[in-house]
Amino acid sequence: MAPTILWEHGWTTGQVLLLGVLALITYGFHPVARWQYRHIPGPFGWWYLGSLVEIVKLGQYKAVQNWAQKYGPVFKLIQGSRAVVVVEDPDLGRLVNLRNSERMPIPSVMAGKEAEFDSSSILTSSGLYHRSIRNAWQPMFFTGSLEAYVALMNSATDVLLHGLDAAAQQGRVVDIWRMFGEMTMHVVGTTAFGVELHTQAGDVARSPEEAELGGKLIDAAKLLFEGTGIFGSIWVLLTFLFPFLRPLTTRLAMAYPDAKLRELLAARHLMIDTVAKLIQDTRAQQAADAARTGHTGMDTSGDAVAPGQTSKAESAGVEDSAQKLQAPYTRPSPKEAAMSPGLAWSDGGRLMEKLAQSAPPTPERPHKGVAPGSFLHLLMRAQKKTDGQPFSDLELANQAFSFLLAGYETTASALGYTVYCLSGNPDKQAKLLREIDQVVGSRKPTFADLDKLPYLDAVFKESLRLYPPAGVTVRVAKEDMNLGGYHVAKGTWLQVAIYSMHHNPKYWQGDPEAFIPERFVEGTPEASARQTHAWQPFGDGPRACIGLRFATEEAKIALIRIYQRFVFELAPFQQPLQLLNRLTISPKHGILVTPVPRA
Ligand code: HEM
Repeated sequence: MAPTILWEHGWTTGQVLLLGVLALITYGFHPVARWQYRHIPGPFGWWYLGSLVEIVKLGQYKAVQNWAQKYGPVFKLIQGSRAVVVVEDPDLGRLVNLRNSERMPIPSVMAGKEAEFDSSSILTSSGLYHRSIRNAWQPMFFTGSLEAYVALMNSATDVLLHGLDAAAQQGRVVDIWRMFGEMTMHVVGTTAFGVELHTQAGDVARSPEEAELGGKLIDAAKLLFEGTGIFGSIWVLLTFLFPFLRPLTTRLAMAYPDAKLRELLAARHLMIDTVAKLIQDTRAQQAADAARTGHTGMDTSGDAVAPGQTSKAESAGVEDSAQKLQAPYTRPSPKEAAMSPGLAWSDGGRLMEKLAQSAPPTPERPHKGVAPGSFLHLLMRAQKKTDGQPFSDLELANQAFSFLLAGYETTASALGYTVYCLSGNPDKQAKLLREIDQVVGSRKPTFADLDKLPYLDAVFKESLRLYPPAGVTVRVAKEDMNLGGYHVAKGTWLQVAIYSMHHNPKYWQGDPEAFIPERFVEGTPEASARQTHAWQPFGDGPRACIGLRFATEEAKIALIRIYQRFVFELAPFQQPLQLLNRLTISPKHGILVTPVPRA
């Protein structure tokens, strides 16, 4: 339109083209973002790339720490075409996290069904819809539920110990981070699906089907962590740097996905298909029960049905509904199916089916589908606040997917970092061993034990301080705010610099790089010097980590059990630990240790 007007006013094609090129060059300097936030200091940012160069070179956690040292507790970055205001101050961080309940979006090129799937995630949704999801999740983290997970967490640790035993006997070096990853996947997978998922390599109880599914789920989760956002597909990077091209790049991305995007989609679909299969089995089972008995304990939406009543399932005539309900996600087009040769997207459903066939019924899980008490079972019975309706299958699939993603790598990394810190600090390790020996001895820990180990609590917190798996929390300003004297407009993208705050000598007495669990032991001088709110590994406010207690319980049980039996020698050349900052901060080359049996 605009160029036509120019032509009408006598401009030549050459002049219009020159104007276009000049506009593109100017746009690359982010004039709007710079002008709007000119009062806030921060790195100038490269042409088009903004602050990305430093983030890619150093990792976001380190780049943000460097900038905080240079510009102070409030500064701005240029990310994509937008400015992001970063705070590195405990009180301002709290203000940002408490006041704002919407997260900054993760760069993505997903469209259509894929975008619809993403929009139902607890991690990325907002407003009332997010609150209804969070409410539905909440009972999984009530004290009674947490107490019930102790048995599973102990049995998952049994398998880990088995693997460590074998390595100790052979004097073998193991990547304990990877082993923790398999263990946490075992725990979150089993909790989410209500099907015991034997994802750990050394598990003698696992069948070939479980080995295959477990291995693929872990590979898929790893790919999702490493490939989501700008570090994944080139299409995502292009959309991020040139947001005005978004309608074009998203379409091209879906039509011509590059290898990274294909991997990412395959990983997503593997997980989605696994969940879809479970839901499908559950619905089919419920429909079969309904046909046999005249009524069920639950209708197809998962609602309880009183004896003698007709369930919604029956009245809707949904006996054959399972196939139809799942069709959008279990039937890839031939093109889609061909996109992912490594991780075929129907593998999840296929492997789940094989698993169901190979596993005999048990009292806890008398037939195929979602087991009572599992996360999926809970959600199938929940209603959304937005419309009072049950969650759709797509929404349910996303919840299980998000549960796996949020709960798998974070906890594995936290555990790995704790072993790393203790191995490098034998005096602190000795103190922990004494506490474990005195309070728990050689038996399996109970839920009640977990509150009686203050030094273990401190060790875990201090490891999370030095190595927080999430380097920043992100928000969108709900209204105009004053941050440390700087005016920030509604809609501004905000970040709280957790890693940097955790390492700032202003907030931590003595050397902030030193591992000193006493900072978290009440009554010690180190603890009294601690700045409240400077420790934020689980975020804060309405979007704080919902799995905090679950993760802490799981980690403490695993730590008690492994330190009852072993100490660990760090393989050489790992200090300082190299980190990789993608979606989370993880150890770049794993954590390599030799387990040494305790005397
Ligand atoms: C040590 C392990 C973990 C760490 C360090 C961690 C850290 C975090 C952080 C920093 C956030 C963002 C908070 C914010 O924006 O204020 C978060 C959100 C979340 N975490 Fe965790 N997490 C861990 C384990 C878990 C586990 C085990 C689960 C589930 C089983 C889980 C589920 C979630 C969910 C669902 C959210 C999004 C909450 C929302 O947006 O309402 N996390 N986590």
